[in-house]
Amino acid sequence: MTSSIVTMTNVSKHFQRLKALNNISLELAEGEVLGLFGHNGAGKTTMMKIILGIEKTSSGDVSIFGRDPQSKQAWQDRRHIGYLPENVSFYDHLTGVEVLRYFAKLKSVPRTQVAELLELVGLTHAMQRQVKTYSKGMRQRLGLAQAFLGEPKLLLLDEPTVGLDPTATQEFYHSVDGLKKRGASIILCSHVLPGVEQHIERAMILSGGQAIAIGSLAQLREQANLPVMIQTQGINAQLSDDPLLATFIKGDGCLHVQEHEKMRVLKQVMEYDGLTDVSVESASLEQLYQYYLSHAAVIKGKLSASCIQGLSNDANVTTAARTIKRNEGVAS
Ligand SMILES: Nc1ncnc2c1ncn2[C@@H]1O[C@H](COP(=O)(O)OP(=O)(O)OP(=O)(O)O)[C@@H](O)[C@H]1O
Repeated sequence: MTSSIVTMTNVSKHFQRLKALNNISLELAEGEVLGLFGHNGAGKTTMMKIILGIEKTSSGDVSIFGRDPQSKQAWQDRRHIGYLPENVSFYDHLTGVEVLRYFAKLKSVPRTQVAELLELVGLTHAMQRQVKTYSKGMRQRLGLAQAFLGEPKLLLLDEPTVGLDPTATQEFYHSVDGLKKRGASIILCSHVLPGVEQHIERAMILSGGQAIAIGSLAQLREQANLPVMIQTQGINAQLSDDPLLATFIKGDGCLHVQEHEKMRVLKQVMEYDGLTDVSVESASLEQLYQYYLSHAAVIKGKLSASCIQGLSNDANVTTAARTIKRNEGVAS
């Protein structure tokens, strides 16, 4: 059985009258990567700070490695935690290698790791240069090296790919996969959704401090009931004459099919000799994110009734509405 590295139970955080987090519950298992998504001000950084013990909860319980992160004993656990803050800043007059040595000392990590990590993030060539001469991407890479120090068991990464070029982004995810394989638990918070989904086990979507969705992408897809898109090549002219397939054609020329009808439709498509290619695409993380956010807004009455009528599938709206209402019921 996998043990929980992070446990949050009905956690709320208020800043005066502002509810930054409202009844958040989470169990993060060993070796699990959670994607934490949400609009600006949704509460993502606050949640990370609570896990780190930087912020106190207003109510609810938090336990990291089985301990309250605010407790005196929690300092011992901090060397097992890596944190990349959203806005990474360093002592600018120090060189890259000096910065990492400094953090290595703070974390009681052997100095030998410093060179390895600088190599990993592609900064070996610039390690003797003062950080004030670094580009934004180089600072971000140094921030990642700092977060990876000491082979952390828990990594909290706030917007880790901001400022990274495509190659560095790919290398970053490669490192994340490597740490995960070695058992690290990771919370990865990002506004850049494309490319994230194959690296996370579960996603939590925050809106206005509430968790409006949590689950694996398969679970979120099932719950949202968004259509699968089937695109065919070579038989497009025949699709509209087919009594079954014609009912699924939408304006983009693709077949929009609910998951449970996918196989029936695919079998029918395969009957055509002229078929030269077929692609099947499930809802992306970005589409799921948009779906849950817009439905949360519907429930909160931020969208007009006419907007609700304009949504393609009333059954979906109802399902999501029930789900979100249920979540809010737990939260209230
Ligand atoms: N120390 C603080 N004092 C007062 N309000 C705060 C404080 N920290 C955060 N907040 C408020 O709490 C809410 C959540 O902020 P948080 O930084 O957690 O959002 P976020 O999801 O990380 O946003 P972003 O994507 O913009 O970084 C915001 O309304 C923010 O203004």
